[in-house]
Amino acid sequence: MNNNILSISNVTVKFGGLVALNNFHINVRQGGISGVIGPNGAGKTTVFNIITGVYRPNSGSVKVNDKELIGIPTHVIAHHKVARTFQNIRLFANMSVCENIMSGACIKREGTFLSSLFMLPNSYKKEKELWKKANKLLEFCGLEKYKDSPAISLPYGMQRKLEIARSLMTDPSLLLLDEPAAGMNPTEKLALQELVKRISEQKISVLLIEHDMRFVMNLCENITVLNYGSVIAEGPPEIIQTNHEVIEAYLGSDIEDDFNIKETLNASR
Ligand SMILES: Nc1ncnc2c1ncn2[C@@H]1O[C@H](COP(=O)(O)OP(=O)(O)OP(=O)(O)O)[C@@H](O)[C@H]1O
Repeated sequence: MNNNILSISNVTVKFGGLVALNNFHINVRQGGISGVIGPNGAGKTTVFNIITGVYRPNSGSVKVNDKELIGIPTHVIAHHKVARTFQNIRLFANMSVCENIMSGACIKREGTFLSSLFMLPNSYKKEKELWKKANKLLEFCGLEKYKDSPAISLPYGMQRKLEIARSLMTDPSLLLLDEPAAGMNPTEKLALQELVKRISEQKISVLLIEHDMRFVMNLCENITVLNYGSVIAEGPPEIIQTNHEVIEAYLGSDIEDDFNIKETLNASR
C-alpha cells in the first residue's frame, strides 16, 4: 500500500479522432490537495469522468486506494469513497438545503423498501442518524442559516458550497471539485478556500479543477498542467508559476476566462 489515494497512469481517452487525454498521469497523496489546470478544452473534466467511470479510457490505469477502477460502473465507484461536484451546479432546486444534503446519503441507506415505507424501527433510527449528520455538515459548510430555504433561493456561492456539503454525505476519501470557485466573488472564494482546507484536515483528499490561479496556487500542494490532453508540467505552485511552457499555453489562449491566469502568471515573473 503506497501513500497515494489516487494513482492514474498512462491513460489515453479518444473521442473518434480527438485525443482528449494523451498518456495522462497523476498521483494524489492521502489527505493532500492537488489541482489540475489548463486552458479550455485541455481535458480536465475528462480526468474526473475517467475517475468516476463516466468514460472508459482506451488504455491505462486508474487506481483509488490501490483498487483498479477501470471497468467498474459509476454507482459502484461511489462506494469506493469517491465523490464529485460538477462544473454546472446540479441541485434539486425546490428542495430545501437540508433535504439536498440528505439526498447525498442515498447510497448509504440500508434496509428494504418495505422497512423504509413503513418506517420500521431500524429504518427510523438510520434516518435520524442521517438527519443528524446532515445538520453537522450544514454547520461545517456554513449553511445553517439557509437550512430550510429552497436551494434555488441561495446565492450562487452558497449553492456551490451546498453541492460540496451534499457530496460529503457519502463520507468520501477522495473529493473531486470541478471549478468550485466559478462565479464566486472574492469574499466567497476566500471562504471556500478555508472550507477546502478544513475538508482536507478531515483526512479527505481533494483533487480540484479551477481556472482561478490565485485560488489554485493558495490551496494546492501539487499542480498538474494539461494542454491539448497532454501533461506539460507538474509540481508545486512555485515551480508551475515560472514554467515557460505553462505560461506559453495560457498566453496562447484568447479565452476571456484565462485573463486572470495571464495576470497572475505575469505578476509572478
Ligand atoms: N463526450 C465527448 N464526446 C466528444 N468529445 C468530447 C466529449 N467530452 C469531451 N470531449 C472533448 O474532449 C476535449 C476535452 O474536454 P474536457 O471537457 O475534458 O476539457 P476541459 O479542460 O474540462 O475544458 P473546460 O475548461 O472548457 O471545461 C474537448 O475538445 C472536448 O470537446
